[in-house]
Amino acid sequence: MIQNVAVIGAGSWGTALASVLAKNGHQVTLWVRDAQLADEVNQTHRNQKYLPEATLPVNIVATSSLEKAVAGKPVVLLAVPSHAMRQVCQSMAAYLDPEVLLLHATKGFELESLKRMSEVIAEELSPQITSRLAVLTGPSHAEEVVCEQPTTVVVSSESEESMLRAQDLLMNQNFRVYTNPDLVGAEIAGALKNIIALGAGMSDGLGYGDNAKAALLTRGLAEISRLGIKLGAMPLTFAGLAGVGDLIVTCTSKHSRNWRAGYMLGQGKRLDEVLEQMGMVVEGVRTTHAAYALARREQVDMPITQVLYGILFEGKTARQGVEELMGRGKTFEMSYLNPEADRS
Ligand SMILES: NC(=O)C1=CN([C@@H]2O[C@H](COP(=O)(O)OP(=O)(O)OC[C@H]3O[C@@H](n4cnc5c(N)ncnc54)[C@H](OP(=O)(O)O)[C@@H]3O)[C@@H](O)[C@H]2O)C=CC1
Ligand SMILES: O=C(CO)COP(=O)(O)O
Repeated sequence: MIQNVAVIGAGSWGTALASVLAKNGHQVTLWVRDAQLADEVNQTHRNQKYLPEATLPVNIVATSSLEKAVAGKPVVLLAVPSHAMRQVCQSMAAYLDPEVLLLHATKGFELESLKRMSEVIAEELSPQITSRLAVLTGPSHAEEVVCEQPTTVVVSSESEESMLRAQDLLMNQNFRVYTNPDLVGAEIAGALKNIIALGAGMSDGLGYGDNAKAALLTRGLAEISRLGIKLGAMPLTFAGLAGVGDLIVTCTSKHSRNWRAGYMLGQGKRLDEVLEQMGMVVEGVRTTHAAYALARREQVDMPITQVLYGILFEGKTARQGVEELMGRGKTFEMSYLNPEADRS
């Protein structure tokens, strides 16, 4: 069924998802924070700032008014950075349709509270929203999605009906949408893989090879699964698109901002310089901070995350980080077979 959909956030991901929805025939209102960029999108059907290569469908109409974007819309898709989620939900709460289907596509935690995005959304809107809330995640760089390259993603929700509605809205010949009822796992896997992508970029920036990258992906997956499971995720979610799928794409793609930021750090640039040069969200930096705090709170061993925290926030060099990881004591690979030996 054709729907009126509001997409909140016109960065690269919101713009690409607006394009998928519009190509599926839906009438899309795109909320663009900057009024000048909203005018530009309406006049040129391009988003020069975030996806300069793409021509956008004409059934995307941009507005800088959050009220105009969401009022009366049966479906709202949030694609803002994690640090903006609470504020954006507060600002749009008064205008939302009481029966709205809410999707979010954000990969991160709220740093201050260490909460997942769906928890932040429910706190700001209403606890009942969880029956009409779904997360979209999986291996999907905006630059490829917007030019209709084959892509697979996953939607998760506590409500089967919401999950199936989200799948119907988004799925097409080039954008294959799976469902997975493990909302907690889908959100956590999507957020935590960005930490490992920073590490993979650093490894490449230091000039290390494929062995090092494979080690980071594999041991990274082990530690992010360990934290996710402790926080209530289903283990198998980490073997799926939200887990290993997204880990592969973010650790290996030239499009990944997390990989690129890591690469520059590996080459010796300072974090503030790197973030300034990126000019786009690098969720892995805040997520490293959040995961470091969560790992301490939950007493989960996350050696790669701990080392990355040291590099990002405590002045450790990337090379010192590698030495630290490689110099750790002897341990057992399959810690789930012997939790007592769990030192990763
Ligand atoms: N890009 C991708 O391929 C994918 C991204 N994601 C996730 O989607 C989320 C959004 O990322 P993405 O679109 O890539 O980010 P971008 O860096 O491309 O764009 C960021 C967007 O967020 C807006 N923004 C920044 N700060 C605020 C704020 N305080 N309040 C409201 N809006 C704000 C920016 O507006 P302005 O220009 O006015 O600053 C801009 O529209 C992230 O969690 C990311 O991990 C998930 C899958 C794929
Ligand atoms: O999540 C993503 C791809 O699935 C986007 O990753 P980056 O934010 O690193 O570009």
